[in-house]
Amino acid sequence: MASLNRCIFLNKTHISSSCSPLSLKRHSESLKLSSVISERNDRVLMESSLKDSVLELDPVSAVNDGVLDFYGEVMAMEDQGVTPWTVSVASGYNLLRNPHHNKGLAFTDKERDTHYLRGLLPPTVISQDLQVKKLLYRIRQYQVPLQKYMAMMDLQESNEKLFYKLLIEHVEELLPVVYTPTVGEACQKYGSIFRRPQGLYISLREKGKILEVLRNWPEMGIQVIVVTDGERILGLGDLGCQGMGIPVGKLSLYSALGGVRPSACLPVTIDVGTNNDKLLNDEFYIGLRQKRATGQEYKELVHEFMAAVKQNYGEKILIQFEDFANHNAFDLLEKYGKTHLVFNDDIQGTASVVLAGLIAALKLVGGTLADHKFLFLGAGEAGTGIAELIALEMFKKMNTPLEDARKKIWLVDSKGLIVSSRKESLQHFKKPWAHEHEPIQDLVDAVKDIKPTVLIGTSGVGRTFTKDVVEAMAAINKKPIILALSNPTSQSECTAEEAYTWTEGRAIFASGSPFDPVEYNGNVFVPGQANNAYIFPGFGLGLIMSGTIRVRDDMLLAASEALAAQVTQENLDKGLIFPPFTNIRKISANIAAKVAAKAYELGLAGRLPQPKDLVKHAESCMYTPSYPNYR
Ligand SMILES: NC(=O)C1=CN([C@@H]2O[C@H](COP(=O)(O)OP(=O)(O)OC[C@H]3O[C@@H](n4cnc5c(N)ncnc54)[C@H](OP(=O)(O)O)[C@@H]3O)[C@@H](O)[C@H]2O)C=CC1
Ligand SMILES: CC(=O)C(=O)O
Ligand SMILES: [Mg+2]
Repeated sequence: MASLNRCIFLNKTHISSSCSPLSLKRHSESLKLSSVISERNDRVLMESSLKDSVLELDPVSAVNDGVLDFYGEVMAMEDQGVTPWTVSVASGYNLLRNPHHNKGLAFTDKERDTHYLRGLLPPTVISQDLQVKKLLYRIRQYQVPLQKYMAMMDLQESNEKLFYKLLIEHVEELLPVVYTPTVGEACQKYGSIFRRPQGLYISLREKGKILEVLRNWPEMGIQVIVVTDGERILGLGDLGCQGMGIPVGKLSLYSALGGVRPSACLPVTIDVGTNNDKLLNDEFYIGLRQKRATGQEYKELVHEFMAAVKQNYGEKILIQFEDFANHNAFDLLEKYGKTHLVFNDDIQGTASVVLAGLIAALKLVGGTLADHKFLFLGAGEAGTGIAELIALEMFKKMNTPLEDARKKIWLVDSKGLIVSSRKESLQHFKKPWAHEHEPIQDLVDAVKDIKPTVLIGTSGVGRTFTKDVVEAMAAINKKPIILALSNPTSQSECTAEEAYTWTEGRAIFASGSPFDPVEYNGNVFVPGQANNAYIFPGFGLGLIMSGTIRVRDDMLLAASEALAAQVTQENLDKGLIFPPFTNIRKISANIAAKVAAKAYELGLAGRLPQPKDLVKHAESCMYTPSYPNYR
């Protein structure tokens, strides 16, 4: 009976266990009883439960011809309460199912002996490199992008280190799988492909208890939260609670591209309902079935969340707002920028990446930023965010007065060119761009009239850079810069092929979602990807490693310059204004270093003293997904 005391059991009222000698041996060393499987609670239990852990065992209950109902599988009914007691021991079967520690077939013979894995794995032992090769082979077998996405998510949930090694080593191939465009389709179908929660869901039902909800998350050392309310998911509109795919995807890039530890990342979706009737009528929809809460109700929930985050994780927690609709995004950034370390990826990250591309492009087209004229289709978060940062760069670097700098930038929204006669009715973030001009309805007329050197699509509407528009750009410019930033691919303002063909191969083109190289007139054109994924991982790393408590525009400018500096002559010769993603960890380290340096310069960094070599320091902070050896 003494040894039986160390055996597992589920519910004293109901289930008991018998223990094999093997399980007795295994569990006798480190068994703890726990009501949850989380590591945090493991730690809490380590401290508190030893004294409680030896609970009295019920007599072994034999049901149905002597079959032992160990997990309540036979006897538990829907109307019977069963406490989900579980054992959390990172060995044996549990070790194989723990994504943070699992190594699959890479467990060595010694590890298999020490950690009770004998027989749980087939005899072969393979390297992590071979596992990567095998996984890549398997993923390539899938023809449907969503299947690839699901295979990657399964891997992330079964073997985290292998997931990251695969993603890092094959980033160009797998970024479109875990990120745009496939993540867009995943969000649209999130309800039907949902298997396990990958982040925290904070809905109106959690009002008043958000702090408790945060404490349900198994990790304590959170450093970055990416949060969405699902209202503007890429260019796909309101996907409600199913927007969760976006924070999950963005945070996997934080780890893969920026080296922030996965356990320090927390994806959050705030669910205040959705105005998407298709989802509300979808039986597989996973969110609240109600129209979106707005006004005070919305604000209060978000405010409770922001306060709880700071209370739980402290002043240095980075909160990245992602894919909020613009009627909330600007206000949230303005409000919480004063009290929290917040960053809006769509407004600020996008601005920083596009500015970097433009700085690099100047080497191809000549002149300074102030010598160019910019026209945007789309005057929301991305459009006005980019516009503002371009103007700021002109002001800071060329001493162009901000008002004059803004006059070089024109925006078109769904009602046409933004001009002063519309000023009264414009949303506040559009007002600085309401210049004196006759109203113009169509983009093509705006191109012909304004004569921009740079055309930027941030409308969220696909195929809006028509042949006429692109040809008009080509008629005005020797090398027209055309950036079709809207995601996913279906919403891109034009395709790479269209951009190159309609400009007779003269366009400098980049898009938000990737396009394959294009052959035109015997030449191969490699389109670049203008996506905030170049910026936010390194930007976030820079904030974290310097212990910064507020984001400043100067940090965004520093990130742009760091990214632009990574564009080589070889890249430019191919018409690329962004470096390839293959070097992204090096790029992120450089961005992080420049952002951190700016934070130190501005006196906003909390980690003192400042490291001498910030690039090396950034690299040394970065998560690497190699397997450790288990003693
Ligand atoms: N590549 C990247 O890194 C990023 C890409 N994006 C993409 O940019 C797109 C827009 O995002 P965001 O700025 O946040 O969205 P917003 O909703 O804030 O802005 C969209 C803007 O486009 C305008 N618009 C909509 N339809 C048309 C149309 N038919 N003609 C002209 N203008 C139109 C809207 O006009 P109105 O104001 O009149 O409604 C609005 O000004 C999305 O597809 C998103 O995926 C966003 C962030 C980063
Ligand atoms: C890339 C991104 O953040 C977006 O499309 O919203
Ligand atoms: Mg976004």
